Amino acid sequence: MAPTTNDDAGPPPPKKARSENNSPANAADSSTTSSLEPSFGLPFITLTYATSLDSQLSLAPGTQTHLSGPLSKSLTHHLRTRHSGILIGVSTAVADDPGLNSRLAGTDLAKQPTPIVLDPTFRWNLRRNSRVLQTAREGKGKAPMVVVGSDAYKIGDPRIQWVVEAGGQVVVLDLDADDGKRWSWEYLLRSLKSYELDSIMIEGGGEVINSLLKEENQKYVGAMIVTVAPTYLGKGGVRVCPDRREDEEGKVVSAVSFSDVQWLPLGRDVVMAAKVDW
Ligand SMILES: NC(=O)c1ccc[n+]([C@@H]2O[C@H](COP(=O)([O-])OP(=O)(O)OC[C@H]3O[C@@H](n4cnc5c(N)ncnc54)[C@H](OP(=O)(O)O)[C@@H]3O)[C@@H](O)[C@H]2O)c1
Ligand SMILES: Nc1nc(=O)c(N)c(NC[C@H](O)[C@H](O)[C@H](O)COP(=O)(O)O)[nH]1
Repeated sequence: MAPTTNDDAGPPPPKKARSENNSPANAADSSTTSSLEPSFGLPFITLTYATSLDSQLSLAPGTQTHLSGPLSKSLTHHLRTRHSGILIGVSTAVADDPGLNSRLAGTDLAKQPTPIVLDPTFRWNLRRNSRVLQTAREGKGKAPMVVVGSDAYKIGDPRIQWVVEAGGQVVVLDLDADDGKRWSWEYLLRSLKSYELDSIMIEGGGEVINSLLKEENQKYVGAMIVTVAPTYLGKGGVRVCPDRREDEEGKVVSAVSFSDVQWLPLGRDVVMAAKVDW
C-alpha cells in the first residue's frame, strides 16, 4: 500500500508518561505546559522527520513523498503546537509548497509555530497563493520568516511585499565570510533566538538534517523524533546519512549515538524519540 495522503491532521496523539523537562518524551507529551527550555542562550531544537527503511526522505530530489501515516502525522502536527518555530531548507519549500502549520483540530493561532525558511539566495519560487501565505491570510497559521543573504534582498521584489502583507518578514543575515553560501548553526540559532523563537522544530530536508548531524553541530540538537515508515523508496532519493566519524585513534565509530531512547508504534509506523549523545 503506497504511503497515505491526508490533509486533516485528525485527533491528537495518545498521551505519554510524564518525564523530565527537556527529555524527548516531553517534546511529544501534551500534559506539560512548560515550553522546551532554551540552553546556552540558544533555542531548544527538536530535529524531526519521516524516513523510509532505506533512510530516505523522498523518492527523488525536488519531489514530495508522503511517508507518515495518519497517526504519526498527527504526532508531527502536535509537535508543531509545542514549538515557537518550524524550520526547513529552501529546497523543501520549493518541492513541497508546505503549509507549515498545525492542522490539529482546535489549534489556536497563538499555538501555531512561525515557519522559517533558509533561503540564502532567495530562490524560493514564492507566489502570492503559496500555501504558507494562504494559510497565514486565513488565520490558520503564522506567516513565514524567510532568511536570506544580504545580496539576495532586492527592494521592490514582489515576494517581500507578499510575505509582509501576510504578516511575515524577510530577515537578512550576513553569510559566512568564508564560503558566502552558508550560515553556521551557531549564528543562525543565535539570530533566531533574538526573534524570541525559544524552541524550533527542524523538519528538513536532507541537507539541513545531515548538516545538523555533523559531529560539530550535534550539540545544538535537544531532541530527535524520527518517524520510520514501512517502505523502501529505492536508490536515487534524498538520503539522511551523516558523515563518517572516527575516534581519536582513527577507528571508525557511530556517527550519531542516542540516550533516553523510546519507541512508539503509531499505526503502520514507529516513532523514535531520543536525545543525541554528542
Ligand atoms: N520525509 C520528511 O520528513 C521530509 C522533511 C523535509 C523535506 N523532505 C524532502 O526533502 C527534500 C529536500 O531536501 P534537500 O536536501 O534537497 O534540501 P533542504 O535541506 O530542504 O534545503 C537545502 C537548501 O537550503 C539552504 N540551506 C540549508 N542549510 C543552510 C545553511 N546552514 N545556510 C544557508 N543555507 C542553507 C541551501 O539553499 P541554496 O541551495 O539556495 O544555497 C540548501 O541548498 C524534498 O524532496 C522534500 O520533500 C522530506
Ligand atoms: N512528518 C512528515 N512525514 C512525511 O511523510 C513528510 N513528507 C514530511 N515532510 C516534512 C516537510 O517539511 C514537508 O514540507 C511538510 O510536511 C509539508 O508541510 P505541510 O504538511 O504542508 O504543512 N514530514
